[in-house]
Amino acid sequence: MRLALIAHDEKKPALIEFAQERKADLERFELMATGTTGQRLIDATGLDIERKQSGPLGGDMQIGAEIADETCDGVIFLRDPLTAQPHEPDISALLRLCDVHQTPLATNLASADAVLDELVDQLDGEA
Ligand SMILES: O=C(CO)COP(=O)(O)O
Repeated sequence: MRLALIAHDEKKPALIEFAQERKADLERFELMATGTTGQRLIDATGLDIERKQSGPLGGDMQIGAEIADETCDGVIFLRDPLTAQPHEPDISALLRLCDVHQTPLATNLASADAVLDELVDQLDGEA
């Protein structure tokens, strides 16, 4: 099962803390991330993560393409709701594709735990 992890700059520390706390669960997934998020997570946790381009350079679009291909089973995307992003159209497109393809999506820490719990349950059901 493939899971995407993304965070805007202000939210990267929270995503790193989340990944540290939930490392044992996250290790069970094939992980992908936008470029800077991925590198920060790798440095902080040692998780094996496929890095796409940085978000502003097309990383959201690359993850969106995986969602469209249905090769991405869930997205945890800690967005910064208080800072304008130059690539807002890419972000909207990614979120829209999650809705089109019924891909579980968490955009804050509270729902990140819920989405990860559900995907772990699915993995356990498959095992
Ligand atoms: O901008 C992002 C998502 O929209 C995240 O990109 P980075 O992980 O490269 O910072």
